[in-house]
Amino acid sequence: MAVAYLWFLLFLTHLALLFFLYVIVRPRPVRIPIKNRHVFITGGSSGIGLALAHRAASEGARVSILARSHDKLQDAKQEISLATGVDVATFSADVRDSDAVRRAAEEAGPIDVLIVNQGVFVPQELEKQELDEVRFMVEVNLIGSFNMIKAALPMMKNREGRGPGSIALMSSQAGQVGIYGYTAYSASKFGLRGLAESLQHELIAQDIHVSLIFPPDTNTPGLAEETKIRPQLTNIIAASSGVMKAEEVAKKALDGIKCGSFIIPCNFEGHLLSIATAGFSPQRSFLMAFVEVLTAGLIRVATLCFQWNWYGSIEKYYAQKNQ
Ligand SMILES: NC(=O)C1=CN([C@@H]2O[C@H](COP(=O)(O)OP(=O)(O)OC[C@H]3O[C@@H](n4cnc5c(N)ncnc54)[C@H](OP(=O)(O)O)[C@@H]3O)[C@@H](O)[C@H]2O)C=CC1
Ligand SMILES: CCCCCCCCCCCCCCCC(=O)[C@@H](N)CO
Repeated sequence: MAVAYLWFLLFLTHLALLFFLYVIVRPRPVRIPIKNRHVFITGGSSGIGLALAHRAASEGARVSILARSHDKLQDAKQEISLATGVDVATFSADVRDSDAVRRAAEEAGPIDVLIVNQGVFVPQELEKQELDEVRFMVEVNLIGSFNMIKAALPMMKNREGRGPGSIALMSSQAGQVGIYGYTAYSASKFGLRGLAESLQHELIAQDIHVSLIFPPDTNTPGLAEETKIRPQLTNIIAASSGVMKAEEVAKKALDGIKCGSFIIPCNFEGHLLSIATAGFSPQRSFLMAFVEVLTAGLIRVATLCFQWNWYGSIEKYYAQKNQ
């Protein structure tokens, strides 16, 4: 009898917590439609960006893509047109060139869903990496994202009658946890998180909703290049989260954008990683908030086990190397 009473009390406390979270989670849940809306994707000529452009087009969006290489843009345009019958607008610009990006955004017209996806990655231990390469990653991945958002915002605002808008940033699981060989890359992707958290505060009143996407290794032309030069320890640690197809990541990303999720994980490990690194980020879903609160301690134990395993690999690697 007493045991049954205790269980009931436990159940009630959880119910009360669930209700409390339901009442307080902010920002409020939102739905962001894709059909018949203008989706603008940077880095849309290859890999994850191309898969996103494909998907958005097949869901009935008006799609624009921006990247540097004119030829790759034309190939992407033709590929999407053949597969979906949608005519994608292309813009050739380097995100590091703020004037060029602004001209492209003006020409493209008001954007409903901006997906800032361009990114470069040159893995290397910092000691061996040239500062030029560090700068390259920070400038394309972080400053380039600032340039794109600044260029798109003036025409994204004043949304009356246009429905909610979205700005989604392509981070990486290496933007949630630092990893051997990714000092510069991780720094650029962690930077996006600060940008996104602050930007959501600033834009919520304008009905613009910010998302951060965190894919694991994803099969793309970019990853194929990266694999040629990636340090062995980076390979070992990144393998903790497996490899996804660009189409799978694009589906998760677009589904997350449509329900306005601030954090968008892409695979099972990604869900664990997102709970582990929930920190002070906004959470629109009271159910996810509930999971975060209840599992916080246990998930922390899991992260410490991962670190134990990773430091073990590093120790072993250097012991063998120094033999
Ligand atoms: N593949 C992976 O394993 C993972 C990737 N990511 C992230 O996903 C995003 C896409 O990666 P992925 O699809 O693999 O990359 P790809 O290398 O396959 O494609 C990158 C795209 O970005 C464009 N781009 C690169 N530099 C610039 C620039 N300076 N200005 C404008 N466009 C540029 C490229 O076109 P062009 O070269 O013609 O400019 C291309 O369209 C990146 O942000 C990456 O960090 C995250 C986790 C895992
Ligand atoms: C309880 C917690 C469990 C967590 C599991 C954690 C697994 C972390 C693995 C991180 C992999 C990072 C890959 C980066 C890919 C990338 O961005 C490059 N390919 C460049 O594009």
